[in-house]
Amino acid sequence: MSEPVFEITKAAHFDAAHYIEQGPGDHRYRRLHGHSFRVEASVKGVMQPAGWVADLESLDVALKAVATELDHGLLNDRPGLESPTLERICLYFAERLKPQFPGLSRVVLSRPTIGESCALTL
Ligand SMILES: Nc1nc2c(c(=O)[nH]1)N=C([C@H](O)[C@H](O)COP(=O)(O)OP(=O)(O)OP(=O)(O)O)CN2
Ligand SMILES: [Zn+2]
Repeated sequence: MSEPVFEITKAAHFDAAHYIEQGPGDHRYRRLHGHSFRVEASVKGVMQPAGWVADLESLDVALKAVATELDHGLLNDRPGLESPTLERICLYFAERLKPQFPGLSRVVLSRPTIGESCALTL
């Protein structure tokens, strides 16, 4: 039997404002507005000698550090988020987590209050 592969996941939350320059000039997307976001990051790998894929606390610290960068801010001001869709926010987190977690396998951005979600598979 090949070595079992696990996938661990940690979630964090943040609130932020944004606008998206899509649709007709008076479209509501273009108006400054805010959302509550939930972000999940998953790391896939085999069990290390410690008995885990990676320490979930280290994933928690790294994930919260990125979420805190965005919390209570204007997403459009962040590099790479000039058009801050869920898809682009997934890429934003993945770019910042991948160096520390080469086994990063999935990032999910959701807006729970309005039932929206986007998953990036790596
Ligand atoms: N594929 C995507 N489509 C849209 C995104 C996105 O990130 N990816 N984002 C938006 C806007 O952010 C929009 O504000 C999302 O909210 P919306 O669907 O408009 O829902 P409301 O906040 O208006 O709440 P309602 O329940 O619809 O009133 C749009 N599309
Ligand atoms: Zn929006």
